Amino acid sequence: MLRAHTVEEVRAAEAALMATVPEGTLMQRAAYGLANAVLDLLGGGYGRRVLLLVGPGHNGGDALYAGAVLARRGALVEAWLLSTTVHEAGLAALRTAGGRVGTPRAAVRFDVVVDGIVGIGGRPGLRDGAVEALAAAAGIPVVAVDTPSGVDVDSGATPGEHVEADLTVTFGTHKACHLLDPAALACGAVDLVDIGLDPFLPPAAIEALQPEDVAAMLSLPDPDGHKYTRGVVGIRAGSDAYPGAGLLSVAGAACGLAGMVRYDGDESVLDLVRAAHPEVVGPGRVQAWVVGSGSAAAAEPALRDALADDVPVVVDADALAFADLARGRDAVLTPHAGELSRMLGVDREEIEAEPLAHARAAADRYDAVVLLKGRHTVVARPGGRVRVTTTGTPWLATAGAGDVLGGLVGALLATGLDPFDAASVGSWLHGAAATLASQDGPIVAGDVAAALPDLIASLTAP
Ligand SMILES: NC(=O)C1=CN([C@@H]2O[C@H](COP(=O)(O)OP(=O)(O)OC[C@H]3O[C@@H](n4cnc5c(N)ncnc54)[C@H](OP(=O)(O)O)[C@@H]3O)[C@@H](O)[C@H]2O)[C@@H](O)CC1
Ligand SMILES: [K+]
Repeated sequence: MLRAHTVEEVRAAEAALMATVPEGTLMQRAAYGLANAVLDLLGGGYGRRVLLLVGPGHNGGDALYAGAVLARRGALVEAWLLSTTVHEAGLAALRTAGGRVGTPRAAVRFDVVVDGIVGIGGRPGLRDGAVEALAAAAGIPVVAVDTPSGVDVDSGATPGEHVEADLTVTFGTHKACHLLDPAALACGAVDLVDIGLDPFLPPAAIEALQPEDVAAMLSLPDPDGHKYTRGVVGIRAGSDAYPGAGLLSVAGAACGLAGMVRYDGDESVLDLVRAAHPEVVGPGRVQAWVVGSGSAAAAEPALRDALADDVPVVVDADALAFADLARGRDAVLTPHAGELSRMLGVDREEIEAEPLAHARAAADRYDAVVLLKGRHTVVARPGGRVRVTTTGTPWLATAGAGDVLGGLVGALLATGLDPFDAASVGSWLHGAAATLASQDGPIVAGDVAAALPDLIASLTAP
């Protein structure tokens, strides 16, 4: 499991660890990890030209010590000091190693820029000197130290100017800004350097599932099981006007994880569903319902009926307008930013600017699990625990992909996963299946569903 901690938690853990090691140890560990990442990026040190942007705190200190390591490896290292005070010992180390201090100037030629302006001690936004220095170094690959300077570390928001990194090298644990958009977009690739913080960190409120976590949560068929013990998922989606929504929800549900899929909707849609998925049966008892996509006016009665069965429910698309009915129930609400905007009465732009805060607010408001769709989907449960999905591909922004996701989450609920696990595992699988399906080019939603069995096989292979 990948975990993200708050600045406060990192500081407390750092203090506890520092009490057990000689002074300066952590900064040296961070600096060596950072220098190695830069060497990997540049394919070596000798003759490479490295620019350090150095702010007033320890983040700048990391950059200076890493610059010293790089200078000893033959790199030509220049530091631009963006504050009247900088980490003096780090600066002395850089000078001793042969690095120099320069001044911001246009048309500079460097192979990489190391952003040591601010890290976890920074406030959002950039100050004048930093903006000018970044403009002078525009077009050069950027490695951010710990966090891209200017982002809001704990919320993942980017309310002001900030660095756009190609690689972010962070220390000890991830922070929210590494996982949550829009800040995660500014991180580029993220490398975690182990500095020994783990034993001192508390459980994290924010997680990102990894393949082994997902594999451990998938329930494989018991040798003596039958289709009913494996779970039955029911689909109440699609209509005469929107049959595709029903078909694609069924396609997601029919990934093979549940023992049976039922379709409960318009006869005309059922005929299409049966033609595409002959194994699907009509209405009856289920262990989980998926309600709402393409249902139009039928969404409200469909949701009431589903809730009356007292089984977990995926509340999707048209049914989200009636999400109050699902308050406090075993439910997964699956809005995109536009739908959540209507549910919370908040502008869509505000939701996109802070998906973490709004997914959490919605989970508390509806007392249910909320899956807020996006490039990095956020799954929040009441009380603040969150899982962020980092699988996926831009190709996944395609019509009907949400229907497949709803069906898939329903199937996982039917196998007995709780709503938080079903939503986060479903979202992870959905993104990974899209990546698998898009290896040869563009995809449509049905391709994502079709890739699920191969993906599940690769995850669960002994
Ligand atoms: N924790 C760990 O485990 C380890 C941490 N390590 C490293 O330490 C880093 C944290 O260092 P830190 O605490 O010195 O804070 P840091 O981010 O350098 O900046 C704070 C200073 O910046 C200023 N400032 C604020 N906002 C600003 C802005 N927008 N633009 C410009 N300036 C701004 C503010 O001053 P003021 O606002 O008063 O002017 C303040 O003085 C961490 O990210 C990691 O790299 C590793 O070495 C080892 C393990
Ligand atoms: K930084």
